[in-house]
Amino acid sequence: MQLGLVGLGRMGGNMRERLRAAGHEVVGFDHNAELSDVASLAELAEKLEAPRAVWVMVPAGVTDATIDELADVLGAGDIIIDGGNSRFSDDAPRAERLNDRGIGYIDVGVSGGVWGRQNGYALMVGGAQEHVERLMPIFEALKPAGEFGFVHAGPVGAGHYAKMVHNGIEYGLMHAYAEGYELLTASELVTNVPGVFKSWREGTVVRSWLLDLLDRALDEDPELAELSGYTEDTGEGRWTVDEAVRLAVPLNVITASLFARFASRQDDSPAMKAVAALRQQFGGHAVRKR
Ligand SMILES: O=C(CO)[C@H](O)[C@H](O)COP(=O)(O)O
Repeated sequence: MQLGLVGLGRMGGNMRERLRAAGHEVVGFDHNAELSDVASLAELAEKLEAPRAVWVMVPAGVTDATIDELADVLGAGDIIIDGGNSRFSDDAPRAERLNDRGIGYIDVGVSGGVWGRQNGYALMVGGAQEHVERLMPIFEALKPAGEFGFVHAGPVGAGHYAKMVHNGIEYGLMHAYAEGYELLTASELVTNVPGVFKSWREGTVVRSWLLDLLDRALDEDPELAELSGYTEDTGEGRWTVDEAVRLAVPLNVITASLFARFASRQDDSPAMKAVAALRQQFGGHAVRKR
């Protein structure tokens, strides 16, 4: 099957390779001319036979602009697929805008990171059944080889919603391993912390791919000495917590792991300074001066 692919960075570039290896014809566009197969979106559209399918894999901030630009060179009967980490609430308005021009829209949450080319990408899909069916050969090629790793989660928006919750869970899981790491490191008894994590990779209740990756990181740098704890986020955790507030769902772990990232960016905590100041005020307790 033919597919247009817009955005050939870490994710899109590897997806192009996986699709080509499965026999699909991929025409890729990227603003970086060294990565791109064509010079423009117009040329990409020309190279594809109608009805076309074009997968957009760009950073969340530029998705709407990219889709609008793309819609100008596509036509009725074509389908646009957004596989980036878009906020689910952007999907319905996007689908409506495209629907006015007869263009279909599918949202796909994609998980697999830089390992997806080799292991496959788990796909969480939102959209109309007829659109999803048309893209099935592409989904089959991208998904992992086994029984799982693909879901048509519901109508437009459901794919990104499922990916948002996946990422919220990811925040919580990572933070639980991280807290275990810190406690083991603080302990007077355990002398081989990387060894403990490695041993957990088989047979334990807590084995997982994230654990495997932590073991890999500890192989490279056993005390994580090369790293600062400063941790960014790109929105998925915040959207998950926003949804939890809207629906009054108690997301204790995920919310705490999001807030831990915010705390990681502070040199000192204004809140804890206030706590120290108050203890000094009411109890005359000692404080540390800067
Ligand atoms: O979707 C992903 C993994 O599943 C991306 O790596 C995403 O960037 C992770 O979210 P954050 O940057 O907020 O940690």
